[in-house]
Amino acid sequence: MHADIALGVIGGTGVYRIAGLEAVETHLPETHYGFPSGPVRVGMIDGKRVAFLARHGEDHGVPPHRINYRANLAALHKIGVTRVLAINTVGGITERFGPGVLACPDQLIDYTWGRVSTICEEPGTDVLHVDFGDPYTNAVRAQVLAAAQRAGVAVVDGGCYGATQGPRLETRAEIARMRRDGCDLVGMTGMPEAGLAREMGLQYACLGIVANWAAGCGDDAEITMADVLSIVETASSGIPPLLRSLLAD
Ligand SMILES: CSC[C@H]1O[C@H](OP(=O)(O)O)[C@H](O)[C@@H]1O
Ligand code: HPA
Repeated sequence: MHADIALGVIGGTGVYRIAGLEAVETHLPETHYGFPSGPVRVGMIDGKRVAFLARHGEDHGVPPHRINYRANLAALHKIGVTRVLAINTVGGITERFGPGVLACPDQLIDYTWGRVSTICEEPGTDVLHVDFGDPYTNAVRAQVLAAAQRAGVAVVDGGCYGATQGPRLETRAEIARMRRDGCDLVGMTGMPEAGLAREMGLQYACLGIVANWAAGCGDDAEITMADVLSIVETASSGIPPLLRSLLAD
């Protein structure tokens, strides 16, 4: 009989493993929605079981609009995960969210289209109207922020994540509109992931890694994947101590 899984981590762009998490089990569960993007690696961090799944696959083969978000979350759920920390690489729109910042947003706006965004698709399934006023689980946000503080890792509390369709980056006009709408961060995977997590009853919070200024914000530099990955590599050094602190709680 296994101990419970204390945390499920979904890694985004540039985060394909967690330093210090030595995987001892690998699961590739078939779910009601099909297979996840790749294997779920389960290992120990300071005596606690942690599951890790690379959202785009470990070789980053799945673009944001083609991710089977339902299968990813259902796979975590199936192996016993109840609390999820989603790591999302994002662009920064407003001043507090420059490259290198870690952030734990508290709101989001969904600009995606054409994605399967609910588990009540098939005839015969219950129609769900989940409360989504606070799209992230407040208790998990509080745990993440407290853990970061204890670990001495700077994490900005709050902010609004705007989820775009991608895979292309946004135009300056699109980002200007998102700023007017109240978005602080932009990424391509925050939805439907957060909404599905709520429908599945998973506790869920986002840790955003700001990799670049969004189009027309900050400097006017071209956004390149090489720069994004380099910033993510540096900024994600705060993640292992944050996780150890979160799991020690
Ligand atoms: C310029 S990188 C864009 C890519 O990175 C983000 O992925 P994730 O949210 O999984 O970390 C963004 O959503 C895009 O998929
Ligand atoms: O500027 C961006 N836009 C959308 N998604 C992103 N993920 C990292 N940076 C960005």
